[in-house]
Amino acid sequence: MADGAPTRAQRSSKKTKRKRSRHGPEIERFDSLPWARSLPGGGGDGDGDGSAFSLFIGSNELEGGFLSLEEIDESEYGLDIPKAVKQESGKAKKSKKNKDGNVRDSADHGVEAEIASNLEEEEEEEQQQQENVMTERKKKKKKKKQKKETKKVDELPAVDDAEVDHVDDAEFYAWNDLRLHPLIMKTIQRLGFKEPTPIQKACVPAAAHRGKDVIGAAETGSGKTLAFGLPILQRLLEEREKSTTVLEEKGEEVEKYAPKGVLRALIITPTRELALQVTDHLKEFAKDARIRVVPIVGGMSTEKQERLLEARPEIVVGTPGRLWELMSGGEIHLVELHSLSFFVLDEADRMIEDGHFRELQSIIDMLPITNSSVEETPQSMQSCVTIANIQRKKRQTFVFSATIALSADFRKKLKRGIARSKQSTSGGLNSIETLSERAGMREDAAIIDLTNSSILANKLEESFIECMEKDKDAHLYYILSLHGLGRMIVFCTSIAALRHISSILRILGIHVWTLHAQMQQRARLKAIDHFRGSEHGVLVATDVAARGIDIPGIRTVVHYQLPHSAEVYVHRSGRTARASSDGCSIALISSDETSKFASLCRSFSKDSFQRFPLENSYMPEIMKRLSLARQIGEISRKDSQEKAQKSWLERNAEALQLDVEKYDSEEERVNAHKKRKVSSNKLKQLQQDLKNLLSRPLQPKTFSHRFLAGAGVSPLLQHQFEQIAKQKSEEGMQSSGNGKGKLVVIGQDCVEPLQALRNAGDETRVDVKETADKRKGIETRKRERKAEKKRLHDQRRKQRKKLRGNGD
Ligand SMILES: Nc1ncnc2c1ncn2[C@@H]1O[C@H](COP(=O)(O)OP(=O)(O)OP(=O)(O)O)[C@@H](O)[C@H]1O
Repeated sequence: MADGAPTRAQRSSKKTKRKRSRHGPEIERFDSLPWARSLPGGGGDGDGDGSAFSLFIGSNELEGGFLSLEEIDESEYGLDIPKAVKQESGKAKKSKKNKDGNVRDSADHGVEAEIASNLEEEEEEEQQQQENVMTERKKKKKKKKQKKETKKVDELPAVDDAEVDHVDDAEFYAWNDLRLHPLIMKTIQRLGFKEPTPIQKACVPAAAHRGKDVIGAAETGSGKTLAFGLPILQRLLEEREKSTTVLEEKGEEVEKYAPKGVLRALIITPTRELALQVTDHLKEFAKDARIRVVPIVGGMSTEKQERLLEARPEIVVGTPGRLWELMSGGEIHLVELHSLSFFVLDEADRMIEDGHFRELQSIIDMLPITNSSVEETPQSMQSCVTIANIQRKKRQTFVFSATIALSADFRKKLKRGIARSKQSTSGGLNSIETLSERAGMREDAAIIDLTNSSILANKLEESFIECMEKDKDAHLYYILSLHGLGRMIVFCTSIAALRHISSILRILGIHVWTLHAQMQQRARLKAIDHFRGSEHGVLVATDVAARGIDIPGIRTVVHYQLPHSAEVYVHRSGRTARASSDGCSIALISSDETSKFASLCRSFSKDSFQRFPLENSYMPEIMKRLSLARQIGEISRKDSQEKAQKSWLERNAEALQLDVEKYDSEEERVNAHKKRKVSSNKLKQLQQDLKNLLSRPLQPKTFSHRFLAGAGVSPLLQHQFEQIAKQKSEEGMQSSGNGKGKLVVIGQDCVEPLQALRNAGDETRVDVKETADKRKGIETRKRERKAEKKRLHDQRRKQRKKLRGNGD
């Protein structure tokens, strides 16, 4: 344990811990540091309410994922939390007291009363004994659980040296140049990562071996998490090895001075889901190395997170809001930053978006201003100065994103180099440059920009469907029913749109999961889990899911509404075509959005996009279904609104102890009843009609019953149809010999959107600029015609008026 760090006993009570640590030399020094002034109340009990972030709670506008703090069950998501040591339970104390009370009472009674009392006492004693047994059992169980948890957090699996030796498999030779620690290589082999991705190849040598700061930009899904994660683990492992050697040489006890218990890496991500994902990803690599990684995000109780930090993990991954809440509350593990060796901003450009950087700025202000030299080593660290020397290499800052280069002319600045940029750092962190500089990024930082001019993932095929706003539902349903293979995310910009389409799709029998910022954290994680577990699942999400989420097998991304910025478009689309797989994105574009789409394309230096191939003969049937679904939705919505209104009235009347007279007259009551009945019958009829339509595959308009159409039919059913058809055709040949009455399966293969796009070929490629210009031309002509019409109309009216005046 590091010098000055509290022992387990010291940490048993939060209050005691705070009190003691406040008087400890570390904190006294901490209080005197200039950056401590950024803490509310002098780094003490600031409320740290995260107001800048809570401003976005419940917004129906663009979402960013800085959310309300709700309760989630950590154990469900693999977050190991050491339990707080509790004092003797109040219940046990109480029963003891009751027993004493009874003994005293019995002395005041007569014989009978005494016998009765004795009997009662015996009964109670028996009960007490039973309770004791139960308590004992519970205690044992609890102890066992605590032991298990402590084991999880403190006693990470022992390193199997024998296994470590067998890592230089020829299959993984591509990793050799990176000279990674055998324990890291062991995990790489276990995960089957044959070679480093380009960003990893570029970052690891610079960051891990040359100790550079890094600004990294590479396409979505290109393995950026490991590009900054591997150098962190590598350096921590190297340091551990070096310190062990030095101590062994000096004949010191390794365990005594082992550099455990201080925060070494702080990784900040913009969303909770991303923080949990990064934690899981790093944990995979860290567990063999016995390095602890802990997520600190909103949605968990603060106390539980403080307990999580009591295990003193080396790496913390968190969102700015919760991190700052704990830091400003003086959470010792998060404010003792003297040994912080890595500060990482993942999805950095998201952090500087308006209003999202207040907490981040406060966190950055907490970082030690300069990376202290050995001479500045505090007195308390001198006892293990050898370790301190090893640890006290300069702090490295990593700033990563897929879209850094998209932010205003940053690409040029990247090329010029940070050093020559003269931007002032006195203002807010409103650019990546100021953010990086303020975080302590050194002038010789390695700038690794692997994004191509289009920024979008290499294997992503993009397409669009141009339609009226009101027809977007129909086109989405078309995609889902004809090409609903593989996982798909449908992105909306507003929660209102998300609710609308998820309800329509559910009525149409398509099960979808939803994800937006107004959902409870538990529900959000469950939605992601279910989606991850379903091979052909559909997730309807807002932009809270746009960044970082890494779920294998997402084949299609649909932009139901266009995002407000090119960056968000890139991140949304980047949920597919990840880690060397391909994928496709489909943007549904209404006529109002064409110019926005054209300007999006310009940001990616794209001239042409492919029009997603549509078979219009399916549209009449789709519209029929959709019309029924909309009517059903409308009636159900009215019904539930009425019910909610009614129960609101009833609740309030009940509170005021009033009888609510629902109707003014008997006639009104009867009419209302009739109306309800009619509406309920209509609803049943509509539901039945829709059920009938849904019970058969989607049919094109030219459908002939002689043919068994397979559109919208699952591959399995398709196969069965083909078998029947084959059988029938053989029978037909045998009986008539002319092949008449043959059953033919014409079914459109249920191909996934990417395949449909490829099958369509290049004819569907459209010059987006040309289309936008054409549309602009049409609209201008329309406006001109309208103006001309109005002019003629006014002219005629004036003439009529004149004539009437002359007549008078
Ligand atoms: N060397 C590798 N070989 C194969 N797969 C890898 C390799 N490195 C990482 N991956 C996998 O690639 C996927 C994407 O990685 P990661 O999430 O780090 O991408 P990213 O660049 O951060 O994406 P985004 O910009 O969307 O956040 C993950 O599933 C990860 O396990």
